[in-house]
Amino acid sequence: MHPVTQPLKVALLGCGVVGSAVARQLTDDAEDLAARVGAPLELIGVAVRDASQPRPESGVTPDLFTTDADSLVTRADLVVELMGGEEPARSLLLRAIEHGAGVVTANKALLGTDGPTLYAAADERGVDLSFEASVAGAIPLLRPLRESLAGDDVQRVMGIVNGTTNFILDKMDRTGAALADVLAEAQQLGYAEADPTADVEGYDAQAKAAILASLAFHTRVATGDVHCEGIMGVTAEDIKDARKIGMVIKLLAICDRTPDGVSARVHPTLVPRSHPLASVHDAFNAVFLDTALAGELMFYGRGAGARPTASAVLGDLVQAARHRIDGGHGPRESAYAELPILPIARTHTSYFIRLEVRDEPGVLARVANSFGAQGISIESMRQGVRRSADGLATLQLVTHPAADAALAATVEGLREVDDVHDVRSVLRVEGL
Ligand SMILES: NC(=O)c1ccc[n+]([C@@H]2O[C@H](COP(=O)([O-])OP(=O)(O)OC[C@H]3O[C@@H](n4cnc5c(N)ncnc54)[C@H](O)[C@@H]3O)[C@@H](O)[C@H]2O)c1
Ligand SMILES: N[C@@H](CCO)C(=O)O
Ligand code: NA
Repeated sequence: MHPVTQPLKVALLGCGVVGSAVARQLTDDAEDLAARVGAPLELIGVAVRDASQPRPESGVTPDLFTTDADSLVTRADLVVELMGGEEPARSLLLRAIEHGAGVVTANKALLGTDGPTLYAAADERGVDLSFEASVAGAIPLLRPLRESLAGDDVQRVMGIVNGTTNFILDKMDRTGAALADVLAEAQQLGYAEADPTADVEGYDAQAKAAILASLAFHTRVATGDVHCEGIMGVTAEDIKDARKIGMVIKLLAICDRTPDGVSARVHPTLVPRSHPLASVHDAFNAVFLDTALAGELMFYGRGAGARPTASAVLGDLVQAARHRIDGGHGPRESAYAELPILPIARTHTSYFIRLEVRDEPGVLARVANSFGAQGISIESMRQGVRRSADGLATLQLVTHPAADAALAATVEGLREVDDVHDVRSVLRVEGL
């Protein structure tokens, strides 16, 4: 065991869901943490908006709450940022780094937009900047990418990185319910925020995809570089159709290293029920990596929630604390590859398309021609029963992989075909 040295001063910024759980664990597990670090971790202050509000769940004594985050960060050896949002989190982290503190954050929104600024500051001061909790919560994923796999070449990262939307889609799949009803339940259960926009519009997963792609491919990928479609357009009919063809719909973050550069996207995706991602239920997360040497790797666990997220934060904090004692620091930014970011138009995937067509001779051929004209090959086709009321029938097609631009042109073309009454749904398919 380490000889125990002087306490290390820890400042906590924010005492909400995650902050409270981190503070609680720092108190409850103080002896073990001290033994693992080689010095006690002394909480010297918790920055909050209202210092008079009691927060019994955090176990923090009232005298430690402060509204003066600016001065708190200048007194700490280690700063843990759990306020969220871009400002003042960004300024406070930069100020902490400038004063020589190692910093830990769970703030994907900030890292996705301004990671390089934080990296540069941490690099200049030679301190830790770690953010395991920012992607897939408790799951150790960023440290494996930054350290364990630093000698390998990652080719693909694909996974479920938003718990709220997985809960919603999973519930829709199991019960046949409409999205609006399940969203209300997710809010009642505390999975979705009162304003669930960042989850359901895919922005939360978009920022996480940017972080994952940057680390996986050693190149800068910002949130705005990631193509993003949320789940609001997914209907109970889509889920039912997917089920009929042995698939399930998941919101996936998919980052690919191709010979031409890097692509990163977030969108609702059909995956076969036999695919391991299909059996990720409730609010769980799961991420697959495909690498040159290791082959396939899978990471699974809780991507959200107070205690799971605190687990990742504390792991980072212990590591940064060890560096304060033993010297050194965690990995710097690795963005040497400087790869081009490919637009979504150049992505290749399979597609599921649902059309409403006139059920008459020759229609199938004309539909197939629209695909053929763009060089897209059809993998399977399924026709529903003709409705006597309007003489229309539903056609469900799955294509072989095709360029996004070619598919978009095909859909345009289909809308011009007289026999095609409506293009009801276009969804990407992975894992075939
Ligand atoms: N909740 C999760 O499951 C989860 C999982 C992974 C990552 N995260 C990330 O962790 C961070 C914190 O999330 P949370 O769920 O605990 O949020 P939260 O809203 O519960 O807590 C944030 C706290 O910070 C406080 N705060 C905000 N601005 C402040 C300021 N200027 N000064 C002082 N206090 C301020 C808020 O009042 C609030 O109490 C976010 O970056 C979030 O994205 C959360
Ligand atoms: N809102 C996020 C929290 C974890 O980042 C989710 O649902 O996964
Ligand atoms: Na994680």
